Amino acid sequence: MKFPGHRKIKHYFPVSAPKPELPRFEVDPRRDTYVVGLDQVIVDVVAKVDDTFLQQHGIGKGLSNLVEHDKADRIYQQLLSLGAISDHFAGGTIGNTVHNYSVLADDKSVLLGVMSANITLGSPAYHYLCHTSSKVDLNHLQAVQGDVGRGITLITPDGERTFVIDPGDMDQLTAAGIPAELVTNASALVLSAYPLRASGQPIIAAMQHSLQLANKAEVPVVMSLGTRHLVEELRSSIQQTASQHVQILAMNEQEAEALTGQADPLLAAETILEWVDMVLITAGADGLYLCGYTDEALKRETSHPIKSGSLADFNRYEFSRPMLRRDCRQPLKVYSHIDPYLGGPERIANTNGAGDGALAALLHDMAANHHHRQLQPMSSKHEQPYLAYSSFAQICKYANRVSYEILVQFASRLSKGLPEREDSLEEAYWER
Ligand SMILES: Nc1ncnc2c1ncn2[C@@H]1O[C@H](COP(=O)(O)OP(=O)(O)OP(=O)(O)O)[C@@H](O)[C@H]1O
Ligand SMILES: Nc1nc2c(ncn2[C@@H]2O[C@H](CO)[C@@H](O)[C@H]2O)c(=O)[nH]1
Repeated sequence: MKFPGHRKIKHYFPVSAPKPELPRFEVDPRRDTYVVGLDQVIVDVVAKVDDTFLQQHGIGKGLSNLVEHDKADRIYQQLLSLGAISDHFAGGTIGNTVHNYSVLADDKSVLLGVMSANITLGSPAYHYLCHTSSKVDLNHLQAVQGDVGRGITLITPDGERTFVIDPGDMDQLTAAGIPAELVTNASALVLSAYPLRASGQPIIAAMQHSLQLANKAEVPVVMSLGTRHLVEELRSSIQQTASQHVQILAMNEQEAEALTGQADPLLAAETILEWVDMVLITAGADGLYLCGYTDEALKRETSHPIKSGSLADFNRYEFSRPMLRRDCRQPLKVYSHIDPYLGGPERIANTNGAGDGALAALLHDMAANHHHRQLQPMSSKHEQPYLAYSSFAQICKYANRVSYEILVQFASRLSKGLPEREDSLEEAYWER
């Protein structure tokens, strides 16, 4: 487990203790620190098109359009004949997140989903496996006869991305195949709201089952919302799932507005904190917000400039560490915001997956906390049952930094971790 922050100071985080045995790729739930992701396994097929292509096929721009296999195949064949397909990447919003987590933490994660039983060269399943970190344990994927999902990613000249999702067998994940011990010993269970639109498909029950397992074992559940129209479509079901089963929600500002009716991320966060314990809201060129709870007696005042928006002095206690609301004697809502790292890249290669990257950073910090608590239970860091190792403010910095890394590369998944020590002029970024 790599340490998630404070890169320039010596710390007592036991990261370099020699491993007594040969490393194993398969997660051992009694010994390893890992997060579990449950997702629709999807390969992103990237193609450049113009707007008329979208109109011709009746595809909603900027959305994730779930279509019938025959229609998706017609689109795919047309793109092939036009020579418009540039790449195949492993995708799926949670697949991306656990892959990024494993790259950042240099440690294991588990992906629960489906995989084709018979894989041929060049098939969607083949591309998926080629582009997934070897630290993501794929031993618990369930075999299906058909293909994994295909996410045709249509890029229009304005840089906007539109998905055409051919589900294949991606929704055939069954509850019976969910390995209970893996879920109940995880640092976190992470899933998205996307499977909620697969009504009548086995993945809904698989999702419910894993949520119940995690809730019973008090494993933090993290849910990312996917995309705005999904939230508009499934608002009440998402709200209900969140307040019953989820501790941490992640979304962008449009999804936050669709969920709460509040266009202002701070006001949206204030509402969302009535349902869950922590919320990450990414806001594109406006950076990101991390909001949650701490105990009144444990609050820590920021040394950063105080900010006001729709809430006055909202970041005053952003140096506090996040807690579950129920663990606070006197819960205090804490809000933190950060502008994009270095003001954002000079040239953005791709914004797809920037939010998934930010969430991976938050998961890394949470898993590091879990890991440290196992190794140093008497440490003062664990006098209270904190949700994460770092403060709200520090996690914001880390999440923002990771998003930047995605923005400057073409793919939506990280291909390498962050530098151990930042060499840039902004080296001071990591110092307090
Ligand atoms: N135009 C931009 N300029 C500077 N930084 C940006 C820009 N767009 C995104 N970012 C950075 O990336 C982070 C995440 O971006 P965004 O809010 O677009 O995520 P998202 O819509 O959830 O992405 P996805 O769903 O594709 O993963 C932001 O919090 C910010 O740090
Ligand atoms: N799980 C899931 N991921 C999706 C869906 N639509 C788009 N994505 C993924 O979202 C990612 C970008 O955040 C891409 O890599 C897409 O594969 C969907 O319906 N389900």
